[in-house]
Amino acid sequence: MRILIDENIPYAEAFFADIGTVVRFSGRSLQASDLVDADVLLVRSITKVNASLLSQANSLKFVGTATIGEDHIDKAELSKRGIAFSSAPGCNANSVAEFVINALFVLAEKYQIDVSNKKMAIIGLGNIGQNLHHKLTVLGIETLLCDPFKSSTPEKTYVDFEYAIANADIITFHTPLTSTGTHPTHHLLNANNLTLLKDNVCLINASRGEVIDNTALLEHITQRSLSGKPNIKLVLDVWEGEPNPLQALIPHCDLTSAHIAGYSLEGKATGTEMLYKNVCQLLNVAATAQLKDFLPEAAISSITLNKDSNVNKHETVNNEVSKTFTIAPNNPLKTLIHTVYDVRRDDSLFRNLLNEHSFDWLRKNYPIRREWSSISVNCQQPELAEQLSSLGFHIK
Ligand SMILES: NC(=O)C1=CN([C@@H]2O[C@H](COP(=O)(O)OP(=O)(O)OC[C@H]3O[C@@H](n4cnc5c(N)ncnc54)[C@H](O)[C@@H]3O)[C@@H](O)[C@H]2O)C=CC1
Ligand SMILES: O=C(O)C(=O)[C@H](O)COP(=O)(O)O
Repeated sequence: MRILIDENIPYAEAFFADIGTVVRFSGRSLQASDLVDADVLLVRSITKVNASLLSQANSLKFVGTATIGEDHIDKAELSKRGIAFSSAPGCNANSVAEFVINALFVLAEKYQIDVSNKKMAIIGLGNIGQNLHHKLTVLGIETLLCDPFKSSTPEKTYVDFEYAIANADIITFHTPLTSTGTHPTHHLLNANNLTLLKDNVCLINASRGEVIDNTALLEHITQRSLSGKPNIKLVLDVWEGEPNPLQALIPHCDLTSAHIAGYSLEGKATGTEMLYKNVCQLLNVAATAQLKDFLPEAAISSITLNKDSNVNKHETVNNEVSKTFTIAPNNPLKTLIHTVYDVRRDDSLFRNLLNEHSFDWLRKNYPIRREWSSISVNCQQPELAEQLSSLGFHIK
């Protein structure tokens, strides 16, 4: 059994060595001829699996992508050739949701935004959007939910896209990239509707670059600046035309990164495990390997929050009670989250290394990043402990 696996899929040998011979490849240079005699092909988002790539596949039984997005896969072509397919739905949803909260805390601190009285629109309420919605609810942040494929219930109200972007203080995108159907997302945010955004809006894109028309966004930012309006607070993890982002847009961003929102070790490794289980099922072999046996302990695995740390503490400065920010610089939750991982690290790497190296290099050499669940927190305050537990931390 010949198993071709992208070089950036972690733990591939640990999972697949017992099933067959693992052959690694570089995602952008895979050729049709490499697929001769291959039985299984496991890719990431940079490999376009289409008729051309599959043209010499003579024994391929399964194609898997260790990602949530499937826009790089021609599923109709696979089905025509009788090749089974699966993605890894939800594998890195928690990673992306943690990334968004991380970025939000940076913006809140930088601009002293009291997020407790702001509305955050989530565009796309699938695995990521729902996970994020849960975390924001735990944090007490009001949300506007937009997903035309979901219907409102007494507990959950959905709003349309234009309402969401016109009324939200923070907007975050979590849709797939689609260009057909009733609600295509290609250039969902574009020159026609950018004008609806609030003056002080924060915009986050960790879905696909093409969901926002990047040229129109740049033009809009330039126009805003000319008319004396405040800048958009901008977080871009994904870019139109990757791996070649629109360079002129970078200086206008508060936080930049190279499509790594989903790159926690847990997120990537769960993708491998999901594909492993699917391959085992297809081949009718027992799936004996388990991720929990490989995942290392985090570099910092235990932390103590002292008794007097208080999320909503009022500080007295010069006999005046200072303004209370939910995400104040001394907020233990913010400190904790930025101890596990700080999105500003990836912003620095992106700005400093993009020209010297490349977008793909930054992704390939991504430093290990762990999720909140990798840390045990010793917390003496029951209310905060409960909040941390609901966010995914382990409480001692
Ligand atoms: N930056 C990164 O590292 C990562 C990016 N992604 C991207 O995030 C996307 C979302 O991931 P999941 O939540 O797991 O996918 P999902 O398939 O679970 O959810 C997507 C949701 O978007 C909704 N949707 C579709 N068209 C829409 C529209 N026009 N307006 C509003 N909502 C719409 C769908 O109904 C669905 O509920 C992926 O397709 C992928 O492109 C995913 C993982 C990592
Ligand atoms: O899961 C997805 O969808 C993503 O966007 C992945 O996190 C992207 O990772 P790569 O496959 O591009 O390495």
